[in-house]
Amino acid sequence: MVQPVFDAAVLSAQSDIPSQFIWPADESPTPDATEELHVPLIDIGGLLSGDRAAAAEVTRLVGEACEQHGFFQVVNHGIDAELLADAHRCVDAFFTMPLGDKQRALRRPGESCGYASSFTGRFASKLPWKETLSFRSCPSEPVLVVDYIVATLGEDHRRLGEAYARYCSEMSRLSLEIMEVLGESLGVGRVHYRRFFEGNESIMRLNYYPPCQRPNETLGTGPHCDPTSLTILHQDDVGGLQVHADGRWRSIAPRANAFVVNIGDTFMALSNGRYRSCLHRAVVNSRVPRKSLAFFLCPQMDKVVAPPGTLVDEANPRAYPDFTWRKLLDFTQKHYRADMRTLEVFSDWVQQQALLPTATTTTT
Ligand SMILES: C=C1C[C@]23C[C@H]1CC[C@H]2[C@]1(C)CCC[C@@](C)(C(=O)O)[C@H]1[C@@H]3C(=O)O
Ligand SMILES: O=C(O)CCC(=O)C(=O)O
Ligand SMILES: [Fe+2]
Repeated sequence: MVQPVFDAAVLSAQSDIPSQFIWPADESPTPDATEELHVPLIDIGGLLSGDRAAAAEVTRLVGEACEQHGFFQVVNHGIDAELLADAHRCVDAFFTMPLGDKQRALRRPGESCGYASSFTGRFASKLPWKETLSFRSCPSEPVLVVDYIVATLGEDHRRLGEAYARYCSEMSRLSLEIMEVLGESLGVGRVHYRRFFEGNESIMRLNYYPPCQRPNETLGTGPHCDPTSLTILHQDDVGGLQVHADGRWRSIAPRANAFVVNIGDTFMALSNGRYRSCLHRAVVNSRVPRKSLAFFLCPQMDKVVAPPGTLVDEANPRAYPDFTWRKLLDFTQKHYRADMRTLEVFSDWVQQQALLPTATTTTT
């Protein structure tokens, strides 16, 4: 069956919403009824300036948050305010283009990059009320972002490409600083995870949530844990990010000068389950569009994901099998819609694959 193509500009003008966007009652949001989750605010600049007392306190706070819900916020991050403002302006400029122009970058089936409008053709139900533009970013390939944006959207979008090339480079720098803090808090030292992610092959995702006339019947992004390693997210001032903690949905209030950081499934495996990749979602509203910029730190595709030996012992046996990020990414793009059980289902899948007889070629 050919999936309908949804145009947010058309959808928002109707009184009802298509049934494919309506989520079951037990998952549908009550966006106004959630209390705030107070997560630690980490002064990352102060931390790395060498103040040992402050460093010990921050390391403790980050460790506590990551053992509970995996979310914290960073301030004094050194990201230029004008670059951040430009990144948000570019999101508005892209997503307010006509659908046909956006579809020049249409995500191809099985790929993680490109433009997706409510995942037409990808999922048949529980469609998220959002549009996204995702692209890869690698510190070792400084022209990757610009080349991709110009090749898919055209020369007149070079400025967007250049703005996001700078943004992703800054995100990669901040990610490695955060990896130092995580390594310290896990007792494996500041360089262990920093070195693991130095050659990262990360994903930048722009989320655009148009206003919805039935905000309590749909979701902007469904309940999930990020399959990636670390997410550095900047939400605009509208609000809508919710984390499932202490058995209920709690909102994380927007802070213009802060980035929301959360552990993903891959880092949960790298910490042998010590740090939690947590369930979260995004709700929409009936009044204004909402935007969020999500930088997903990912290892090189074929690096083996395994925890350091110091985190594995008799009391803490291996929680997950060895795997590569390429295999987990493929799993989420071709076989399984990432949700709150992705790593568990993926681990079983990997172990079953290992039991399959290897394909034997017979020569006749
Ligand atoms: C590796 C990824 C897959 C998704 C984008 C990144 C990290 C988060 C994942 C996602 C947002 C989790 C919820 C479901 C999903 C399909 C979505 O709503 O976009 C996921 C992304 C994806 O598979 O495109
Ligand atoms: O938009 C948000 O606040 C959250 C989006 C998210 O969780 C994601 O893209 O993985
Ligand atoms: Fe997420």
